[in-house]
Amino acid sequence: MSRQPRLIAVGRLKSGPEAALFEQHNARLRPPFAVTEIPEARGSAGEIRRREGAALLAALPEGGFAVALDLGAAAPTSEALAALAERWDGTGRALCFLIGGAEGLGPAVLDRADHRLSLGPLTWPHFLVRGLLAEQWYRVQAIRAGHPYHRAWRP
Ligand SMILES: C[S@@+](CC[C@H](N)C(=O)[O-])C[C@H]1O[C@@H](n2cnc3c(N)ncnc32)[C@H](O)[C@@H]1O
Repeated sequence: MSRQPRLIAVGRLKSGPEAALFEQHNARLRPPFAVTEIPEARGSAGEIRRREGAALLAALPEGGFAVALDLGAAAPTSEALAALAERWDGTGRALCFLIGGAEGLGPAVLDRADHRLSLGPLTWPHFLVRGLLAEQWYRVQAIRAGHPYHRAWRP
């Protein structure tokens, strides 16, 4: 997991509890996420999804491996996510996670995505999703390294 993953997200995250949650976990990542923020768009819900989607796709590096955070997708276990991470590493492509805004990700982004990842069926605020993803990515690194941060025991 040597290449720096990217996090391309809608919205400007100001200082506060959500930013602190993200920073706390991102600082533990080796390497940490490089964050690109996309301004929130205006208009109808459909226009917002289209405009923000175009900006998200424009921020994707050419050939980037796009993982769209999509609550309608399948939610893996942390161990399954670690296995996916290994597979994604093997592609040699720049790994980019895409997080939508309040109106969600539009079809252009979902169609372009190489993988659609859910963190579970609950809808989370997009600024909180950054922290949740950073924690899970740290957990994935711990699973892959055999680090005791992740305790796999289940009853
Ligand atoms: C407030 S949610 C958008 C809700 C929108 N109605 C939808 O269905 O996508 C903002 C963004 O956070 C991310 N998100 C929220 N909950 C999520 C979950 N459970 N799993 C994965 N991503 C999630 C998605 O990228 C989403 O576009």
